[in-house]
Amino acid sequence: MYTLTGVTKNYRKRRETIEALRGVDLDIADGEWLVVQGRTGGGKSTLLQILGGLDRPTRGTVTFDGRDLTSLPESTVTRVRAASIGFMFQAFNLIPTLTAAENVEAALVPLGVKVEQRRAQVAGALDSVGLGDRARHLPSELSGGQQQRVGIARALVKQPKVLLADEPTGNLDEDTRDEIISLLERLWREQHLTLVLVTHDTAIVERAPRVAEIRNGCLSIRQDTGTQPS
Ligand SMILES: Nc1ncnc2c1ncn2[C@@H]1O[C@H](COP(=O)(O)OP(=O)(O)OP(=O)(O)O)[C@@H](O)[C@H]1O
Repeated sequence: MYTLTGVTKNYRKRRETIEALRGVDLDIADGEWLVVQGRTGGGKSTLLQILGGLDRPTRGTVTFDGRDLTSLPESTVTRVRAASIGFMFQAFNLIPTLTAAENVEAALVPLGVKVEQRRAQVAGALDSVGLGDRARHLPSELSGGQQQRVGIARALVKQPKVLLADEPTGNLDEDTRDEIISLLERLWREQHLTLVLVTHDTAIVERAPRVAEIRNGCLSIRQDTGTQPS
């Protein structure tokens, strides 16, 4: 799925250069569940942005499904991202004026999916996260856990190959957090997703088959049980 070779990312801030990633080498297999952890400022979000094609490394290559994202034109990367990569965020990032169904549907619009098929896919995605009866609710009419379920449905409605999640349980209480992790684990198995999850949450780290740690921009694998979805 992914091969990262010598990925370095520098940010310029006035005269200073911040080395957010320093020569990261990493393979992520199809259907793998990888957790990335590490102290604040270590480079986790930068890595996720590069995996998602939202940013480009200063040096190094990022191969996704055999294509080098670092050398493709921006318009092609945008197409790859829209079709194959789903994102989840700590703050849910739902559009407050749209209903749950409309928020999920928004992920299909750039793909040119016809209205009727869109509606059917949205209904299926909301059902799969247990929110079939909340389709017409606005985000403000949903609990935090329900909003994150909408976030999952929005990320997965287009049936992406990979789901990239940045602290997806960071805004949730303990019980809700466990529900969301179990839901993600079920969808990962059922949909043969590749899941890359940035988190400080020890409950997620304990359940993940493979755990990487980033310190000062350097990545190392801390745990690898070799478990794949059954
Ligand atoms: N756009 C930017 N411009 C300048 N520096 C940046 C930018 N984005 C990130 N950085 C710096 O790069 C380093 C890595 O940041 P990153 O957000 O990847 O860390 P993180 O591990 O995700 O941190 P956190 O756990 O706090 O979210 C930090 O030192 C940060 O200040």
